[in-house]
Amino acid sequence: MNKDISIMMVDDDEKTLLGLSIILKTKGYTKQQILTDAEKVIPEIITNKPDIILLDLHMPNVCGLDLLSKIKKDFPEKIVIMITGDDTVDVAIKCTRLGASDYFVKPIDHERLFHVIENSIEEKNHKQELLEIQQHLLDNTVTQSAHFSNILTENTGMKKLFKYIEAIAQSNRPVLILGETGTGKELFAHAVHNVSNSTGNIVTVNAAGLDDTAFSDSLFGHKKGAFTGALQNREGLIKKAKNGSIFLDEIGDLKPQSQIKLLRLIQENTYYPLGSDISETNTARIITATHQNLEALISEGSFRNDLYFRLQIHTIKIPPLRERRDDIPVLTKFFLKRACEELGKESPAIPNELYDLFNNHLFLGNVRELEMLLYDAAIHTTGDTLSLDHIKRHLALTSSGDSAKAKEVWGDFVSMYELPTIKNSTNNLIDEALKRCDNNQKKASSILGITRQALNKRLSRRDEPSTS
Ligand SMILES: Nc1ncnc2c1ncn2[C@@H]1O[C@H](COP(=O)(O)OP(=O)(O)OP(=O)(O)O)[C@@H](O)[C@H]1O
Repeated sequence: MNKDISIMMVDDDEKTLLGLSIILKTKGYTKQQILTDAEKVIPEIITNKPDIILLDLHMPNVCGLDLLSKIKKDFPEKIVIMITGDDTVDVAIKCTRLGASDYFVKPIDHERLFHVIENSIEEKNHKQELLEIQQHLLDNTVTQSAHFSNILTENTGMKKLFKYIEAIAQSNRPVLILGETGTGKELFAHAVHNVSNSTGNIVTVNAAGLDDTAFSDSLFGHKKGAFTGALQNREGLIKKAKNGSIFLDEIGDLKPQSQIKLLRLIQENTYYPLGSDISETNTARIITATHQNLEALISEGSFRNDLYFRLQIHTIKIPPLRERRDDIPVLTKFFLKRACEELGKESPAIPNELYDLFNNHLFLGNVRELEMLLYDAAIHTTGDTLSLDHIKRHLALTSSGDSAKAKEVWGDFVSMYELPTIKNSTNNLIDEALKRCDNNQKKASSILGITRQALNKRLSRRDEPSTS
């Protein structure tokens, strides 16, 4: 937590002020200003620019509520916490309505005060960051496109993600990358790291299969003798990622104890190597990724809600390949060319039929599946045109799995609150089929399992009112 903030304390009772000052100093808040004269508050805010003002409600000459209202009007960004001897709901409500962040009754509960100060600062920083991100997103152009050159895409949604990554580049908060397996989460993690222009390296830790000791040891390191077999000091990966990024992949598999340690690391920004009682400071940005649904894991009790809350502040959700089919041609050409170069072959011509096949496939393995399919096809191609035999076999083999997944992807009628009408369903199906075939009605009718004439008839009838 940042203790570099400045706090102004205003009370006509000097004793209360001194007591508060000492308590806040013990917590590390050393930038303080004490005022017993409420009339000086406004000029002192202008001169000293405090972040937080602890304001007594009852002072001579000045009404605390009026002063609160004036501060919030002239300096809306200031955090004002009210302090009073009155324990009445009415006053508390008035204070919060006028913009006070909280309201304390004397004697002050110090622990709650620290908590409120930390939360208010956190909230203020978060709002400021969101404002900067929004500002950045208003401008549509990606300014550091070189950092995204490994992520091939023609898709507008993906390009918006690049823009978002640029917008959060300077934030030191964690970044969570979500996406099905093979969507490119690792590529995105590297892009997040590169765009931030940090001086350190990106270091990857795969949380899958790591028990808590292995996780702590990898991340935090240990001191010689910390456990049997710890024959010498070992530097943790967080230290190796100094001033860079630590990429925690498969975060959904993190064990409960490790989740607590990660939460503490994020909250305090410090950690203890195993066997050491001297804390170290983390300077690496934390990037996490998972293909799992963390909210579902929270519901079943295997993932901590408070950790998720911290991790998800900047979330990048990569769409599956089936939701950005406009990326298939560019990726296909790229992977085929790369495979042929590796195999020392000339790149074969790509038959149009290939895209028809791909456009009807769910690609549950996403980009990785496409990459492997093309590598395999390149191996088995002997002529000038890409052989589709292996691809067709793969698609046929996986299509039974696809149909089970299709239900999950496109929704189960049982879970629908309101069923679509038959007419709407038919129209939607036709639109989707036409979209997948670039409006080629012959191909669309074949996907839909009807003749071209039948498709035509349905198209011409689509705007007629339903009769039954
Ligand atoms: N948009 C893209 N452009 C070029 N290559 C890509 C793209 N997306 C993914 N790839 C490639 O696809 C493969 C899988 O990507 P990556 O390993 O980043 O996926 P992932 O989401 O981390 O998968 P997993 O969850 O299984 O770890 C890699 O070889 C990667 O280079």
